[in-house]
Amino acid sequence: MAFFSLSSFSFVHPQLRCIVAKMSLLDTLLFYVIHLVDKLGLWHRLPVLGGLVYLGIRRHLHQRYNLLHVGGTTGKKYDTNEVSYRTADGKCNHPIDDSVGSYGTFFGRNMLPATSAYELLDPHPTFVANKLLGRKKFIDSGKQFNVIACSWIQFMIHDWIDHMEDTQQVEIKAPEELEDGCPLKSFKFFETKKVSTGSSCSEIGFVNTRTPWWDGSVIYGNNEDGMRRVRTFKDGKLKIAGDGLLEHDEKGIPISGDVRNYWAGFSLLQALFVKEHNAVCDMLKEYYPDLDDEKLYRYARLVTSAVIAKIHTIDWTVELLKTDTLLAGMRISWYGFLGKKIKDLFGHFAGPLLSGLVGLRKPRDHGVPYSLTEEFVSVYRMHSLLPDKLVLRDIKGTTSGFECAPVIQEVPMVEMVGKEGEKRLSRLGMEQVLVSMGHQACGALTLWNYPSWMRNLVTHDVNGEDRSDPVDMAVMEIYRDRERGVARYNEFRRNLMMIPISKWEELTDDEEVIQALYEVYGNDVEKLDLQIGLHAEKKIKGFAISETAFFIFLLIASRRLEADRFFTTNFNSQTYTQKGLEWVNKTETLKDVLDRHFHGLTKKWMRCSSAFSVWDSEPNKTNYMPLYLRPAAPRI
Ligand code: HEM
Repeated sequence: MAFFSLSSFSFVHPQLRCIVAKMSLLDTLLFYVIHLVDKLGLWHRLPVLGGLVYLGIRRHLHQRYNLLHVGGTTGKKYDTNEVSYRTADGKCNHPIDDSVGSYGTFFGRNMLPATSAYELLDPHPTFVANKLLGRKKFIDSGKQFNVIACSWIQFMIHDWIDHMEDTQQVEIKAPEELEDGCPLKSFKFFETKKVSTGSSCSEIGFVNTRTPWWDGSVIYGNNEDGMRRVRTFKDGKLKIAGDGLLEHDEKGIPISGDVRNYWAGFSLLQALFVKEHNAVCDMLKEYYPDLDDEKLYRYARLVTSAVIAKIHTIDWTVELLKTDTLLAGMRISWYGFLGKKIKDLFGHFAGPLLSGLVGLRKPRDHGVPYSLTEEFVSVYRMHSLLPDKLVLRDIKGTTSGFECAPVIQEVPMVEMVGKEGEKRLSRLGMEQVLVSMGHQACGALTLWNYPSWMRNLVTHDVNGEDRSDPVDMAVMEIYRDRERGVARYNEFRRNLMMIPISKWEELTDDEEVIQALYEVYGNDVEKLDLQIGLHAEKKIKGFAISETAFFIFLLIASRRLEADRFFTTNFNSQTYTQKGLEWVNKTETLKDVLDRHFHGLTKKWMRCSSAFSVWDSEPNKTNYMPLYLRPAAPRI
């Protein structure tokens, strides 16, 4: 009764009252705090400390109300001391259930499946894609994010998530009146495989064919076969070609942990981290000459996966969400409020807030076994980051002092994909492609920016082989979210305790967008597809993604670290070796990894502070104001 009267306070948005009604008294009060701040549109305008408090409360509420487990936990207990390494299929990470987070387990959910009764083809996905997604003219993301940053997130996606497909095909046919504007009038693709779950929150579920842990499976594979394919079985090392790029099999397909929908930028990052792995092996062998191949491999995998996770957390993400509040927030996730110096000196001694998530005594899953979620997949549909062409630079010239290398050619992206892309990458070499991608801005996550070449795309199967039926990815992505029961935009926001929109003007102030939304959805804001809402939403200054996507991210980014035994209980010298742990602790950024493997490259070509910003842009200005005391400010 007490809860009811609290939740019915008239200032709570009517559509959120039923969510509040399920909350405990304390959580209700916490919800009031963030709801008030949301109503004022204030959190990102608060000084850094205020913003952090808001995000801390929000994350707590999402951990309580937005984690749903799908499927059972049928795993077994095992000896955690015996299995103190990352296994090939992601088993044996959760301390008391060996199956959690392993290959072939269910995607979880952050909210119940969509309750709206709209049909799968309402409105027709081709109509939505033609009217709202198709790229008219390439819109870039300014100096904030480059093509390495875009490849990086694909590199991460291929570490974490992919849906198992059914053998049944679906065909999407464009309605006759739309045929002219469609790259493909009809196309076929495989349905997502539906599996019954036995759980009440969702009777059917979908299976993840990549291990969702942050375990580097993008280079190590997702199971025993994948792992065997990439290893040399000598000194712990992985296979790499003489030119520093990936080796290829007799069909020309790269030999790596994941080869689906590969392109030059993606396979270049795989090769870079194979080099990193092999360099860790060399270092370990020097300090610990008695270690055999298996032990060297295991330690080097732990170290390399942690380096990847760290770069993502304190380098990539702070460029994606370029504000002081997020810079502080991401560093707190890794090092804690007391910061790197204190953690390096005294270790993890003071709990998650003060000493960070990494190194926690026990993993924390908030009572819900770890998995990545359907909603997480949806908010990471970011193909608009991809440009139309890769702008190649000449790095052989005599330019000096961070000058922008001259452009020599613009290669259509389709020619950088698959086997053809691999051949071109090998002709150009790693350094030229790296410098070129570093100098090129990636696409902005906004409407009318979906790459045209992806609307007639030859996709790959799990073995990296070309499929015979090209697809229109823009259309397919709208279909996929609906097929998997992901809530549409407004329901999605409500479930995330965000204020829903009641008219298009609350989503955007762009008149042209409002007109197009009206043409597709009429006045029915409930019908708005999630993808369209995420791309249309007014962005927070400094954020490359929408606020709605960010709140899923806020929950999941910390979960990937805190739920993982190898970032918590076992993030220690016993599990990683002393020298291995030092390697992780000394590596802060992608630039550090590039400097290790390409001597002088960033010194010559990179002017900016992060390897994920456009390389000829200004470095970050020194700010003498302590980070936690700063007012709200974007860092661009
Ligand atoms: C040349 C580069 C890329 C190609 C060719 C490519 C292609 C594809 C294809 C064919 C799918 C499967 C679609 C389906 O069956 O539903 C897919 C899924 C996906 N891609 Fe990409 N992609 C590329 C880059 C990226 C980038 C940069 C991102 C950024 C985050 C990204 C994120 C995703 C996500 C989240 C999915 C959904 C995975 C799932 O359903 O489990 N991709 N991509």
